[in-house]
Amino acid sequence: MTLENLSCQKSFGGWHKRYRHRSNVLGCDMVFAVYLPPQAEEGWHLPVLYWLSGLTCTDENFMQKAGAQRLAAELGIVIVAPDTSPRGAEVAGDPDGGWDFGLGAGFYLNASEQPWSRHYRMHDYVVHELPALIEANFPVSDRRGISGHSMGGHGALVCALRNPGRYRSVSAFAPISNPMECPWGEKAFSRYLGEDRSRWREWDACALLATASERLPLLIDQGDRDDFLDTQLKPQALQQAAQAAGHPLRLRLQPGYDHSYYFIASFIDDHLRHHSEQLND
Ligand SMILES: N[C@@H](CCC(=O)N[C@@H](CSC=O)C(=O)NCC(=O)O)C(=O)O
Repeated sequence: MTLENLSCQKSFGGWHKRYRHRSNVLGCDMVFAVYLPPQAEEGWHLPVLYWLSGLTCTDENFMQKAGAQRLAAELGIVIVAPDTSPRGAEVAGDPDGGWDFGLGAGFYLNASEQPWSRHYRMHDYVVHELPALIEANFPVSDRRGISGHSMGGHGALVCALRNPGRYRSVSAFAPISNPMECPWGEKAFSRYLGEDRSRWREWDACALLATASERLPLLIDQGDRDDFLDTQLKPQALQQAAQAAGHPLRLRLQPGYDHSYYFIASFIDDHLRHHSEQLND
């Protein structure tokens, strides 16, 4: 598969690069960003952290705002940031014009309903197709971690919970904890997956925790001044599900922080260290 390099900037001794490629899974061209720390030029096979962004984002938000490159360079972690949905002229968006469904809002699931099922298969893209591409073209190992924010925080939890053995580490910032029970999730799931709510359980982190066969420790940070906390995010649902399942969860409520990348930048180092410990274990 051909990778077209779109840009390249030196950062903390390593390189931030953006690429376009054809995705067979999504049936469209996709752009992703990769941060390659300095160790990538020394022939090492480095671990990779996949970052899943939230609603309205592209590959650019995290790389420009989170400030992850300094510590990733020190720890020798490659970071890959995909887009948040399929894109392009051939891909349908939200017919109602909303920002919380369709383009920029793929929810990291495989849609089963028409017309979404043709392109909206972000789970298979981020779990299988993109890592295969990364592992074939960059000096990386198969030691994978996954993290993300909001829609992407939930996506990271679901990708790890659905694919035991595929990731060594997982964390999330302000995840949509229980999408089956919040407006963002109900809107997306009813359209992507249909009205039968029993089928939504396969894509909901709280439901998946109950039956998980692997118990990767979860690190979650949540700001207590987040405008979406009580209506959309509901971390207590995740806490209850983890407790009921005996799943290790460290949920940190961070006083004064909101939903923005100012919050993510404040705690990204803790998450990178959490991933580094398990990726290098
Ligand atoms: N429509 C609003 C708010 C959109 C928003 O807050 N998006 C978050 C993720 S929300 C959950 O998935 C985000 O990460 N935004 C990008 C950023 O760089 O902050 C709007 O767009 O104004």
